[in-house]
Amino acid sequence: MGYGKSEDDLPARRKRAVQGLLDRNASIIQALAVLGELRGSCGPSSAEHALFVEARDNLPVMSVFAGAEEQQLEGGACNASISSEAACRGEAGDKSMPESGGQALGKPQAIGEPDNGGCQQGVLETSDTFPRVASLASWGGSGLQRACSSMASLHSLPSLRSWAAEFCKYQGLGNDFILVDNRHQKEPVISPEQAARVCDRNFGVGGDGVIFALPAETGSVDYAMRIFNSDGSEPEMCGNGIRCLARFVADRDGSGPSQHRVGTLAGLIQPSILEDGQVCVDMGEPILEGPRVPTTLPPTQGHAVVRAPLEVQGREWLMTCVSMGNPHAITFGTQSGGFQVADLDLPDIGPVFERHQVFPARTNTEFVEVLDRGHVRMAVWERGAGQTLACGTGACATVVAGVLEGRTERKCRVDLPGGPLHIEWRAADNHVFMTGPAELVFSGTLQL
Ligand SMILES: N[C@@H](CCC[C@H](N)C(=O)O)C(=O)O
Repeated sequence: MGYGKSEDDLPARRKRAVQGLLDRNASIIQALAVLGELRGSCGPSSAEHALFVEARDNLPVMSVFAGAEEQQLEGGACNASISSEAACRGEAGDKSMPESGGQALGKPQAIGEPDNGGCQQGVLETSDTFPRVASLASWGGSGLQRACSSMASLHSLPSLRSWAAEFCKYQGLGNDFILVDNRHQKEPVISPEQAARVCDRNFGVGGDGVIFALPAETGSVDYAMRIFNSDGSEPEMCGNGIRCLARFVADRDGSGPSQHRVGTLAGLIQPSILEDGQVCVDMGEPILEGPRVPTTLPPTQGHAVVRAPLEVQGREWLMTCVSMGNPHAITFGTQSGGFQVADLDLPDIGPVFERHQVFPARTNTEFVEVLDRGHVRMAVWERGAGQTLACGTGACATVVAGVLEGRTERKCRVDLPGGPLHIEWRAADNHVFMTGPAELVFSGTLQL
């Protein structure tokens, strides 16, 4: 688009572009093509811009608002007497043609207001430097078409950031996530508070967390991952989530079976998409030292906390504590014996473990029934997400705990409420491998 072109032919090109836009009954993409032209000529890339296109006496009239200031870009009257907020919302008073010489426009953050009334909205696939969010409103009767858009990248625009974002929903054994391709910028386009709202199963999309593909910060990874739990807290890692993320990135990039190096708060994690669509993840090494899990329960086996007694609701549970980057407390039963997973009331007991004082960073808790040495059944209460259908890091931590307690082999199938995961804690290099599914559920646009 307009970069690198000489200044002198801009008005003509602009006029042609705008006329074409109006002739073709403006689409968002066309509006943005015009914006691209303008951007090369009239504004700093980090500023916020709003573009208004009107047909007046068969002449295209454009107004661009950079910050709180308006710049006239086309001949003729180009002031709008309405606020940009009203324009985007399509409010009643907004439906008349703007008067020339009107009042100053409202603050630009109004562009991003979520309640846009009659506007059509779209979120665009664009490069870093081009407009990301556009809103287009049409007034057939008056012949006015108005486009407003941001010309800045979203991270410099918190207000627009809070407006809309493309997402795909994936699930791994029913552990479901809202995935956002955030590789164009370092900061997630959705805040922890917004993540909590969109994860709500009644008032939002519904999910156990929001996961972002972020740009690689070093050459040793392909991209990075961050995740917000459904309560808005940020864990270090997510096993089912990273399988979903690898599938999401591969689906977007059209890469099929592939190996990924992902930077996480728990270090390098390496998922591979297999020929059959399953995802096998090298989850790295488990952390067993109590303070690093973290737990204040005393070590019982070298530095590790294995079968340490913990009183919860009047019973003494035996806990083994393992970090897979994020903290897990695993129990196979109490001093008086095991349990059947189906008999547990997780919403009652889970939060007590999660917030027990011996877990300073809170904890995920796994309740495990051994079926045989290569096969266990597990239910989970997740930190920050509650009862979920599956937990990948939890399944890995469970097998590590099973080996430490002498209950399972290093290679073990873990049955979760959402289905099975295959786990191997390799003796050769101390790495844990997890294999399981990740499926696209649907995609959409979040209005935040
Ligand atoms: N479901 C995840 C774990 C997500 C993070 C967890 N809730 C935490 O706070 O540590 C998984 O599959 O591992």
